Amino acid sequence: MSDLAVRVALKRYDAVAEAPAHVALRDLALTVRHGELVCLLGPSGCGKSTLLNIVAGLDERFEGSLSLPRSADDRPPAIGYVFQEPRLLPWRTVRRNVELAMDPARHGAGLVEELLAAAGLAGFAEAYPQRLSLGMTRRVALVRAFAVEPDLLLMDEPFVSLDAPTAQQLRRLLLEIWQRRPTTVLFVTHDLREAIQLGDRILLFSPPPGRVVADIPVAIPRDARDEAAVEAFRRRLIDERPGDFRGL
Ligand SMILES: Nc1ncnc2c1ncn2[C@@H]1O[C@H](COP(=O)(O)OP(=O)(O)OP(=O)(O)O)[C@@H](O)[C@H]1O
Repeated sequence: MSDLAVRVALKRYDAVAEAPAHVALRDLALTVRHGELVCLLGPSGCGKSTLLNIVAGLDERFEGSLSLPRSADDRPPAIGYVFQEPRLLPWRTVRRNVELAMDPARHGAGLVEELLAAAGLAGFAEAYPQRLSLGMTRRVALVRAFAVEPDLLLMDEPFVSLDAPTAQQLRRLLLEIWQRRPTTVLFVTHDLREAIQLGDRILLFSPPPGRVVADIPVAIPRDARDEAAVEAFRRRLIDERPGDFRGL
């Protein structure tokens, strides 16, 4: 398996009608090693979603290069993408939402059952999204992303606007599934505590135009990342880099 490597010399949105042209990313470079969970942390508008769209192949209009993680059997890499909104199709059941991007030739029938059970959704496979709570719809979105057995998982603030306990449950669920089914993850957030709790490393974005200005290993063993340890690490980072984490 290979690493993810992205270099964006320039990503510019053209002027449209009254809106002027805008440089979203400039001189950005990052690498994520196979199996790493890396958090992209930065203020609103610094280009994090723009970068994820480039990595996902949804936006090819940039100057630079992109090298995606390759699978062992050299098929095109499978990418999972979890958006801020769960984006479930209301006319499909939970199971059929999860199966949406799966390849029947590659994915065994047991995978959906295994993932739904891990997410505490075993009894809801035949339910429609309108019956689910907001937290449950986010769990389905997480299951759907892992169901494609992604070589790369992109997550764009997937737990934003949830109450704190639900967001915390979802972070634990993400880590549980990721540890069971390891893959390379790029996780966007503007919450420093969340980045410390989840990341192997934190890549700090500059204000716009976005680029990576710091690469911070989270030097706390995963099984020791309780609230106190996360808070102590957060304080240390803020003390060491006053200014860099303002508003995060
Ligand atoms: N399609 C577009 N056309 C023009 N400008 C855009 C487009 N998409 C994003 N932008 C602009 O590019 C900049 C970066 O946007 P982006 O959504 O990537 O930032 P972000 O860091 O993900 O922000 P947030 O945390 O608020 O989601 C913003 O100023 C935004 O207005």
